[in-house]
Amino acid sequence: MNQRNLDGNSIIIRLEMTTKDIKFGEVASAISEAGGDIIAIDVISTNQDVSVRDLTVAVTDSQDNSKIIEAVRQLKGVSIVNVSDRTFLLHLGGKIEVTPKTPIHNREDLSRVYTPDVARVCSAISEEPGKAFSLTIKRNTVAVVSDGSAVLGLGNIGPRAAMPVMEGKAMLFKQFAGVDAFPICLDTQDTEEIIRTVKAISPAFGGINLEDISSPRCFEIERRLNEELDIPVFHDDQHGTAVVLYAGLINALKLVDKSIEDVKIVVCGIGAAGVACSNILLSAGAKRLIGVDREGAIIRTNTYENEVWNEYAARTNPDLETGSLREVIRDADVFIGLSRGNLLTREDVQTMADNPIVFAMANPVPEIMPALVEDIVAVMATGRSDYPNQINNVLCFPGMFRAVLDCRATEINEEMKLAAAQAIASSISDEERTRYYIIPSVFNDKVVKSMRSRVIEAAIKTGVARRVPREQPREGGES
Ligand SMILES: NC(=O)C1=CN([C@@H]2O[C@H](COP(=O)(O)OP(=O)(O)OC[C@H]3O[C@@H](n4cnc5c(N)ncnc54)[C@H](O)[C@@H]3O)[C@@H](O)[C@H]2O)C=CC1
Ligand SMILES: CC(=O)C(=O)O
Ligand SMILES: [Mg+2]
Repeated sequence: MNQRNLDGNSIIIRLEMTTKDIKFGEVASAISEAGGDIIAIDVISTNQDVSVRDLTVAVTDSQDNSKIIEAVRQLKGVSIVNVSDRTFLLHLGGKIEVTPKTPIHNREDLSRVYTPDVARVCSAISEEPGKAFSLTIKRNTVAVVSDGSAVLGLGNIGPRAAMPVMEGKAMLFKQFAGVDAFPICLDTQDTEEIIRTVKAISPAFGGINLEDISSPRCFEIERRLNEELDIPVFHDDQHGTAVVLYAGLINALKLVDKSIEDVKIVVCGIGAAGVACSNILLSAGAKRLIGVDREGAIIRTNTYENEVWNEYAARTNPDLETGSLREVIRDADVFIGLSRGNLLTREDVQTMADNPIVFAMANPVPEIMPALVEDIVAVMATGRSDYPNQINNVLCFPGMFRAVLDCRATEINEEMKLAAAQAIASSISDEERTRYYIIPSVFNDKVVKSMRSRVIEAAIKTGVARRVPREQPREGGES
């Protein structure tokens, strides 16, 4: 793996060189010695005396940016005009926008889309509220709601800082499944206030994707909203992650020829994602599953303040193992990390059973970097886009919401999640499956299609679909 891509970070330095004082080779060496790697050079202008160039420089981590800039600044005959970070440039002004579906050219158009004619449409919905699905954006629109309390693995960074992630999710919804999604970051972390607010905004939406809300509040928020709303409410960090994890594990276990009933599974980080991933594995037949959090293994002989952990303990850790991650990982066949970066060591992995499977899914930094253990594990997966086997909920939420919007499901139940996992897993054939290919790429457009039809089938079978849609999705949702 190319080290310079670990943080996926690159900067563009615009510099002005006085040709009599410095040669470009000297600039290149200074950048390289400071840890940078020049990946593109654009000459902006040049004359006998001065040359202005844009250098795109890949850096190992963001701390190297200042080292590189300082090294260039020290050179005689060079002045830095500007430094821009390509990721920040991409975020200028946000990543999404609202675009009208029909142009407004004249007064007639105006009176149709707005007053007075719009009033007839409003009255029709008032008489029959179900018409909101066919006459408004509701049929194809999802709210991506966060309170910024557990953003990726960055922790409680608040609603403003959470926006770039939620905007990113909205882009993915549209790109992969044609779903219009809107980011809504709430300036409250109070459970009741979040529930009240989401209920109050729900008329505009056909589904609610809760995102990056910390545990245990996320469980109560999701449960109550599901009870009190007639559209699906899906906490993606729980169920989206669980669906994709189970899909990946189905294929990884086939590779090592082990069965879910027999393997010892250690789940590290019993928060939103950890609880849901454990639940889906238990429903799929896992018997020897142990959860570990900061205090060590979760065990039913202890009583926890977190009521979710008491219930969790009752269903897991049958052999009552105690101790830290380092102790319980011994002899485990599968490690699933949903906690934070860099807490697993090569030595820990060496104590696992033969052919260990390591899914280090914390973002943005996994529990262990693949390069540290690739030679001693049978299968390695992370949540990141820059390594093989990306186990990330992005493989689930677009297809899942495409399905539930199209069949107007009232909820997303266990059968629908298992159907989604099977759709993802089976998109890789026996011939295609390798240790580097247990999960399809998010760019594999067969995944959303197959998930849509399997999830709709499960929704109809379990009686939560309000309509039977056509085979192929219509652009802009079903009317
Ligand atoms: N790959 C993927 O698709 C997804 C990855 N994640 C990642 O999983 C992690 C957890 O996310 P959430 O469950 O939403 O957060 P959360 O805040 O609900 O749960 C995190 C849990 O990890 C525990 N933890 C923290 N440090 C620990 C340590 N040193 N040892 C053991 N446990 C520790 C916390 O006590 C907490 O219970 C994050 O890094 C997130 O980015 C989450 C959802 C999807
Ligand atoms: C992928 C995701 O949802 C997370 O890391 O929180
Ligand atoms: Mg998340």
